[in-house]
Amino acid sequence: MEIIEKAPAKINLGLDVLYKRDDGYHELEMIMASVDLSDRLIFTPTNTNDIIIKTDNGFLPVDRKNNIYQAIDVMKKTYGFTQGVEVNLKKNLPVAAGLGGGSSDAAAAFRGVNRLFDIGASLEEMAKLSVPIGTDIPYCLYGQTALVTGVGDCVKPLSHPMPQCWVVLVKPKISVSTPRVFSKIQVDSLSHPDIHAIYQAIENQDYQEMIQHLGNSLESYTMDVFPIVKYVKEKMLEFGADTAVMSGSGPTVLALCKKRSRAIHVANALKGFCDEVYLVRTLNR
Ligand SMILES: C[C@](O)(CO)[C@H](O)COP(=O)(O)OP(=O)(O)OC[C@H]1O[C@@H](n2ccc(N)nc2=O)[C@H](O)[C@@H]1O
Ligand SMILES: Nc1ncnc2c1ncn2[C@@H]1O[C@H](COP(=O)(O)OP(=O)(O)OP(=O)(O)O)[C@@H](O)[C@H]1O
Repeated sequence: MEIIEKAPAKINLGLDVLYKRDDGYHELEMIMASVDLSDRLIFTPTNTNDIIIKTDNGFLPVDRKNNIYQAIDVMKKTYGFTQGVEVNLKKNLPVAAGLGGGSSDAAAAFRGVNRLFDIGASLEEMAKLSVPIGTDIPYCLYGQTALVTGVGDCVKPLSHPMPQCWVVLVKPKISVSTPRVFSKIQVDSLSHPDIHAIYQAIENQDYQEMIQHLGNSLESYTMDVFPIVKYVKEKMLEFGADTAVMSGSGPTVLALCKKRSRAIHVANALKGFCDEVYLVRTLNR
């Protein structure tokens, strides 16, 4: 028996950093959605009690450093199953990109072993277990357009998906360390996108209103350190994107386009500047 789970990329339509907490983490307010670009995970039970990870991406760790390993390990310890599992990961998402690839893989691993061994854990239970592994995992478990608060642990799905559109993802050839970004930002000097306005626009299914308000508090820091990120955003707007914003801590920049022809134009134009360009759809959820 084998089980397949998709692990889609997440995008931050809005990311506001409110303040630094006493535990060193940052209190956030975000609007998150998912797009149709996914890793694929295949889960097979084994006769040993080991967690074995195989992947076509030679740069990823396959030991307990991998988020998939940590997710299965905590499920084993919490729900007391001993059977081993082999996971085959087909990696399609860029790594350390701001698209939550490792988090989405971990969420798929929680869902995968929950189904494979018929554990019956709820999304809420798995979300709680997931936070120490990665703060994007609770959102990825729900996988629906959501208002996400706290450190990423409070997920409130919206009653509507983000309005359907085309999304161009462009990842410059640099890796951005999320811990480093959070340790370097000066919270007092950050910009604050209007998260409530994005929320309302989505609930009203008002695309034009939504695109006025996209924003990311972390964008200015990453752009200062890596000017290519700013350049990519400027080029997207110059080639006709309806709007563009950095995702997560970067470096991927996403452009939204209502018209398919416009999105194709933006994607093709950006291929002249970056190798990693993806033209995808929003997921209707
Ligand atoms: C920037 C986002 O991608 C937005 O969606 C996420 O908040 C980051 O999620 P992630 O990559 O899963 O990051 P994690 O592994 O949870 O956190 C990495 C590091 O970022 C910092 N961090 C993370 C989340 C948060 N709310 N405040 C923080 O200060 C912490 O130093 C943490 O050790
Ligand atoms: N399954 C996995 N897929 C990708 N990276 C993983 C995985 N497990 C562990 N990692 C490690 O996590 C680090 C961050 O990778 P990831 O792709 O999750 O970052 P990201 O897209 O920036 O996430 P975020 O948007 O949450 O900041 C990498 O350095 C990688 O070695």
